[in-house]
Amino acid sequence: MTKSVNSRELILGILMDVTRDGEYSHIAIRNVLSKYQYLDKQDRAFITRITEGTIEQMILLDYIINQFSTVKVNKMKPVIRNILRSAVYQLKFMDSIPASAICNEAVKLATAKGFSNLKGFVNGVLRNISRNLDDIIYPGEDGDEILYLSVNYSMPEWIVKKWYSEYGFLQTKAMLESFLMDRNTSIRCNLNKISPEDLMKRLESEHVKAERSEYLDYAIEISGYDYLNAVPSFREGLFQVQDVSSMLVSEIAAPKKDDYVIDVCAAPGGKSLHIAEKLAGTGHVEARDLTEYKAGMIRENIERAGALNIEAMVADACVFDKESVEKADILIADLPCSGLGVIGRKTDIKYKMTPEKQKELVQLQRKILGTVKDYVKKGGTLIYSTCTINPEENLENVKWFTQEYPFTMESIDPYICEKLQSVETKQGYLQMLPGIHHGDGFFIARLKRNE
Ligand SMILES: C[S@@+](CC[C@H](N)C(=O)[O-])C[C@H]1O[C@@H](n2cnc3c(N)ncnc32)[C@H](O)[C@@H]1O
Repeated sequence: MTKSVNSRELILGILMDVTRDGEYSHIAIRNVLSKYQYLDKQDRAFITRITEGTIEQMILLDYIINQFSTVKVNKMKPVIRNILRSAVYQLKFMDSIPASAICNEAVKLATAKGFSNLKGFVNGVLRNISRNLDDIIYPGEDGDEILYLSVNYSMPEWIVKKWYSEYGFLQTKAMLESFLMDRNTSIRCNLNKISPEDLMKRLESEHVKAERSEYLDYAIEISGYDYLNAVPSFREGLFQVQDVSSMLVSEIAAPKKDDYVIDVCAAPGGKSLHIAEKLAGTGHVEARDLTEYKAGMIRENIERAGALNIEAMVADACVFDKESVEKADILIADLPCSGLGVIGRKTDIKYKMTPEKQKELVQLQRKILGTVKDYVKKGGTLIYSTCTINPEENLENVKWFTQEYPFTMESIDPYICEKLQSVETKQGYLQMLPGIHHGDGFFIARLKRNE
């Protein structure tokens, strides 16, 4: 078996794990790469690029295949469907591989997987696509706008429809475009160990490209490195990987010296650790999550950061804890959500989320908020955040919460840069939108418990 056939089999295996078995793509890819550690850097990059790309562009790829196949994609054998998808991805997006090689490898793979009876079919569809790739007519902007956005940006129609009605055509298009763009890694400078200026110099000396964020002076975007673990300043704990939108949560929480903070859904600990850093050794952060496994993740990160004013613990945020009543100066409710703001980094979310799941999440968010609200001291602060751009999970939840309970939204303008300030931030919330703002789609509201 040649090396390339091997890689293509591995790619098919990952696509089957993701599309048939519901595995997350980053986990399926990580499992394969760690199982086959002997693969060289080039093969690893090849496998990652094709699997990630095929999953990201799946709706567009299915549209193309359906133009040329009498059997529609959803009626095909799952193995054949995935062989075709990854081959069409290469034909459309990877000029460096000759079309004939892509077709031949796909036919060989179908045979190796026991479908030699479908060799002719795979070959016929792919050669036809390869010959006519430049003449395919895609849904246009001047026709059905939902179909145009769904196919051209590979986003399920129900999500496009939702955003279209909430944000309009242009903003939806900008968000969809931004999800497909290559993104740099956002990092938070560990201010206890180094200044942002010195970290920039260190990164430069390590040949990592680094750029300061326009929103926060300690947020930096990096690129041009192979593995983070190979970057000495990362190994030394001089920075953490964290999106700038997520950093804004702790910035808006604005902890003061000696504050007691409870983070009810804290794993893996990004925001809790950031707050602990801001407390500069004073106060205390209780970083809670549902399971021992999740608490373990937080503990690992606490150890890496070397923070002392923070502890990880297991607690179900849906179960009332009377010991916590009026204990927190600040309560962080960064709750489980549909995650539609981070599709650019976690592409499978768009296929896994459903309208029904989203409704269930709203109920869970309300249940958690209703349970943990009493942990906030009178006059204390509750920060509600999600990494989604779905109004039901965001502003509508906040409106419901302030109607039900004695909390009031407070302006967040004192805590954010001028660029982010708006009528909404003055009212007490910030909705970060991909393609409009720089960073993940994120929602943050600051609420004060009435005296
Ligand atoms: C959005 S993530 C939190 C991210 C985290 N705040 C950070 O910045 O790293 C939501 C977390 O809520 C946790 N979770 C879900 N249901 C929970 C519950 N009933 N009680 C506590 N934690 C829960 C999940 O395990 C998950 O780690």
